[in-house]
Order: sequence, then structure tokens, then C-alpha cells
Amino acid sequence: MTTLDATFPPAALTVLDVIRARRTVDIGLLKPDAVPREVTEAILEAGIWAPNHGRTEPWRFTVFTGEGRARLAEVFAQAYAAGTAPDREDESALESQRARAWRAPLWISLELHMPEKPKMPEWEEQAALACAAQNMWLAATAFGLVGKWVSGPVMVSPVAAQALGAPKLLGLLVLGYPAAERHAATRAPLADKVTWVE
Ligand SMILES: Cc1cc2nc3c(=O)[nH]c(=O)nc-3n(C[C@H](O)[C@H](O)[C@H](O)COP(=O)(O)O)c2cc1C
Repeated sequence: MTTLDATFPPAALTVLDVIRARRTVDIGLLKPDAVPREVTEAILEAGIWAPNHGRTEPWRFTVFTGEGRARLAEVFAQAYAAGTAPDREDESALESQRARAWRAPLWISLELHMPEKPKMPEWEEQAALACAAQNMWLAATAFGLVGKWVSGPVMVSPVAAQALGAPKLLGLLVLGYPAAERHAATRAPLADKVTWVE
């Protein structure tokens, strides 16, 4: 993104600022402080305003917070166990899967529900859910939250999806207040990615 132009409308400056401020931060760098319910609801509301082709609204979210994270801990353990050969499974690995759920105050699952009679190809429904995820991440950023979209094998496991009652899981958004300064980020220059035809 180029330097912001102070003559841009205030709303544009705010949105562009929030987009630039969004940062992926490891769960180890989050404070344990809970995210207020009204903030979480505003974030979810941002999610459902994402574009979706054919008004299919293919997203469902499960919010894990507070003691509810015990359920998520079990989902992680179940998904991990299902993806690990029985002779390689060990109790300490299962425990660290469970412990992970408690290391962040807020988890939002990204569940894909294709319509019964699909009107659009699955990639479009996945793209719509990704737009919802980004909307939520940006709204969270505006509230001073940081976090990560997690999509490792456990996070997208069909076993985890089934435990949540979802046909497919595209991972989870994990959010919390930052315990440390935000790190700087870089992107390749715009000129490397854009072709102008004028
Ligand atoms: C679909 C998707 C899945 C991601 N999954 C992971 C993940 O499993 N683990 C991880 O550390 N980061 C994950 N990320 C975050 C990227 O690593 C991160 O966006 C990238 O490093 C750029 O950093 P930034 O988000 O701070 O700009 C994911 C991002 C996207 C869009």
C-alpha cells in the first residue's frame, strides 16, 4: 500500500489504517484478558456482512470463550488423536492439544455450510467464508485485538468439523489483546503485483 494521502476521506483513512494494522500474532503473545461479549458480537456481525455469491451465506461460527474452551480442548484432542497412529499417540501430546485452547481468550470457528442444492462452485463458498474471516479479523483489529487464522491439520480436521456439526472447517480465528508491541510487517512492492492497462 502506498503512503496514505491526508486528503483522502476520513472513512477511507480509517479503513486503510485498520487494514495495515492487522497483524498475525502467535497465541503465546496474547494477554489472557477476556474479550467483552459486545465486542465479540460486533466482530461476528462484521463477518456476516461479507459478500457471498447468490446470497448463500455459507458461514457458521462457533464461539469458544471462558469455560466454553473446555469443549474446544476436547475437539482439539479428538482431532489430534484421529490424525495420529495409535502407537504414536502419547498423553503429553494430547494434553498440549487441550492446553492450546486455554492459551487464548477467544476462538471463532470458520465453518463452511454449502447449500443443500449448491448453486455456486465450492471455491466461491470458501471464498465467501474467507471474506467473512477477513471482515472479522479487521473488525477485531479496530478493537485493538490481534491473533491468527489457524489452519493446521487439527484445525481443519474432518473430525473437528464433525464435532462442531459442520460439513467442513476452514480453521479458526484466534483472538486476544496483545501482550507485546505489534511487530512490523512487509509486503512486496505494489509494482511487483499489479499491471496497469490505461
Ligand atoms: C487461509 C489462511 C490460513 C492461515 N493459517 C495459518 C496457520 O495455520 N498458522 C500460522 O501461523 N499462520 C497462518 N496464517 C497467517 C499467515 O501466516 C499470515 O497472514 C502471514 O504470515 C502474513 O502475516 P500478517 O497476517 O501479519 O500480515 C493463515 C492465513 C490465511 C489467510
